[in-house]
Amino acid sequence: MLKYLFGHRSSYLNNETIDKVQSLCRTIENKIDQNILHQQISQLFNCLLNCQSNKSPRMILQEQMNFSLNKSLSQTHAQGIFIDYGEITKAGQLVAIYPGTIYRRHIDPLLLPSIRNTFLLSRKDDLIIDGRDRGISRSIYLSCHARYPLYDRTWLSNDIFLHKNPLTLGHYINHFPFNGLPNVTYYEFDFYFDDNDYDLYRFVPNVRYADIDNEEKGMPSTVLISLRPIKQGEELFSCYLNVIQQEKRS
Ligand SMILES: C[S@@+](CC[C@H](N)C(=O)[O-])C[C@H]1O[C@@H](n2cnc3c(N)ncnc32)[C@H](O)[C@@H]1O
Repeated sequence: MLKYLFGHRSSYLNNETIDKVQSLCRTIENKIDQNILHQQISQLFNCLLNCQSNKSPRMILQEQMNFSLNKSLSQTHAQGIFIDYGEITKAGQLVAIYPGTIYRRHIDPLLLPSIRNTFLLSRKDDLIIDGRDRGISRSIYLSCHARYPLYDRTWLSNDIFLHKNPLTLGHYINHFPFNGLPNVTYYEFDFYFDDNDYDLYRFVPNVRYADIDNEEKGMPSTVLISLRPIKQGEELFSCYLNVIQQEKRS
C-alpha cells in the first residue's frame, strides 16, 4: 500500500522502523486524557469566539498555546505544515485538526470524491474524513455545510489568514521522510459541546455527508497530537502507515 503511495521511497519502512513508530504512537495515545483535550479545545474555541479586539485567530492561538502553524513548501512533497511561531513544548499536546466531510464507509457514496484523492483519512469506527479542499470534495463539503452553516468552512481557503480556526491544517501534514521520524500522530476525537457552549461548533471544520438521527452525538473528527517537543521552523510529519494498519486490524 505504501509502495503504491510513495513508490521506491517506502523501502526505508522496514519492520524495525514500523514497530518503533507504532509503539511510540501507542504510548503517547494511551496517555491522552480525553477530558483535558476537550477542555483545551473548548478554551481555545471560547477565546476565538469571545475575542473583542482585532486580534487574528493565529494571534489568539499564539497567546493561548504558544505556537502557530503555516503551510509552505515541504521537504518531502508539495505543501507541508510547519510550526512558524513558538514551539510545542511536550509530547501529547494538541497540534492540529483534520478538517473535511465525514463519510460512513460502505454507506455514503464516496466513489466519485475518492478518485485521485490523497486526502482521505480512515477512523477505526468506519468513518472516513475527506479533507480535500478542491474539486468535487470541496463542492460536497460546501453543499453539506449549507445544511448546517454553523460549522466552519473557512479552512477551504488557500489563505490561512482567512481561517476562522487556526488549527485546521492537519490534512496537509506529510508522511515522515527516510531520514527522520514522525513528530505528530492522528488521534480520533469527537467534538461535543452542550447547549451552553453550542456556539463553539462554529470552529469545528467537519460536516457529515448524511444526516444522522441523533445530533446529540456531536461531530466525529481527528486531531493531531505531538509525539515529542517540536521547535519553531520544524515541519510536522505523521505516519500514514498507522492509519493503514488500523484499517487492517478493524
Ligand atoms: C494529504 S496529502 C499531503 C499534502 C500534500 N503534500 C499536498 O501538498 O497536497 C498526502 C499525499 O502527499 C504525498 N506525500 C505525503 N508524504 C510524502 C512523503 N514522505 N513522500 C512522498 N510523498 C508524500 C503523497 O502523494 C500522499 O498521498
